[in-house]
Amino acid sequence: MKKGVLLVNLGSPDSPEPKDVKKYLGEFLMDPRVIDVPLWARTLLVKGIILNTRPKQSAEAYKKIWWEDGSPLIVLSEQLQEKVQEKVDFPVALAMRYGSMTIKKGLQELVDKGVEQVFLIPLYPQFAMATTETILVLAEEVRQEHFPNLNIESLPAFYNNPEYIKALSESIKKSLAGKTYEHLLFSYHGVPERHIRKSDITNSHCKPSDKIDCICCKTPSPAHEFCYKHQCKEVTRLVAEYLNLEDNTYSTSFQSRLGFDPWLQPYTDRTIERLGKSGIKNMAIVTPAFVSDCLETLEEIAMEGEEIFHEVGGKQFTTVPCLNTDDNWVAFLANRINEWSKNTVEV
Ligand SMILES: C=CC1=C(C)c2cc3[nH]c(cc4nc(cc5[nH]c(cc1n2)c(C)c5CCC(=O)O)C(CCC(=O)O)=C4C)c(C)c3C=C
Ligand SMILES: [Fe+2]
Ligand SMILES: [Fe+2]
Repeated sequence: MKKGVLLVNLGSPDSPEPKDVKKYLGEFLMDPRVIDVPLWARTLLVKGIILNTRPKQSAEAYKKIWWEDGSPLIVLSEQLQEKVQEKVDFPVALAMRYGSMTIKKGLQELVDKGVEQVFLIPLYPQFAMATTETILVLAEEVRQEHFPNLNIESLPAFYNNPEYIKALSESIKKSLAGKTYEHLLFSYHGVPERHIRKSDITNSHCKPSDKIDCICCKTPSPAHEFCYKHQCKEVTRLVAEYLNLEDNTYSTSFQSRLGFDPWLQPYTDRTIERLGKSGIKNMAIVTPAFVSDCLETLEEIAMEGEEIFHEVGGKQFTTVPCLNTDDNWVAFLANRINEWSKNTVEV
């Protein structure tokens, strides 16, 4: 049976114009795994409130980071696809969860090449309901409706895979070589705390009181397979171990919160402010929830984050690029694909 690979990332608007940003945000935020409230409440919130103001504001932000070839997230994902394709013998397609490069088009491209067995790779190191889960659910719906004979398997979250940790750590080491920094902040995309509880397969894992130094995330539990918070903290711990970082010279925070519900804490913007106010003059920041640079890293961190740091007296603010098309990262993906191919039983 012919095999193929589908890489799936989040997606971006078609252009940084408010009408395209509105269309994209409408699809994204109406996903019940992103804004997980009943349909009537989501419709009221998204269509009645958020889409009336946010698209204009987000379009301004997108304009600051947009490249000649398009959205950085899309351009970098396409470059990644090309590099992975050079390393494996099967067709590699690329799709996005939201926007024009749909999962249906990605699967169709593979089917048109005769593919019958697909290895789907959500481009997220950590599992979250709003990322990995929504991709897998939609891919299965599309399969059932349009490609019932297709067999799809997927790569689980790879946050603690030693090869991934090595790729991430080496990329941090390379980009910070020769730079002075007193603190390295690991900033992950946030999610509402409620999402963590919903993904808890044991129903008793995350304690709401464990806001910052989370004991539950350090205690072995089957819940960790789906605990975004645990998986983020593990990435920080494993990278710190690999790079031999001294205690108190690094920490974890969560960015990009939206709305008024409590999200994972501590928040990145407040952490940057606190670090600057505490006398740290040089800091570096890495964003391991994103494998491709995007709005959230290029604008929210590299521009807004730096501004906050300077406002409170900070001097040097160094942003570590995402893995993007890093050779070790490409090799990691190619190795997972070849491993899958070797272990896949022909159906
Ligand atoms: C309730 C809202 C959101 C949740 C939950 C959420 C989770 C989540 N998102 C990413 C990765 C990305 N998000 C990006 C942009 C973005 N995210 C939200 C909202 C939620 N994300 C919004 C409204 C936006 C759009 C921009 C804005 O208006 O601020 C992006 C960048 C996309 C790009 O085009 O560059 C990424 C990537 C993760 C990993 C995650 C949960 C773990
Ligand atoms: Fe997001
Ligand atoms: Fe936890």
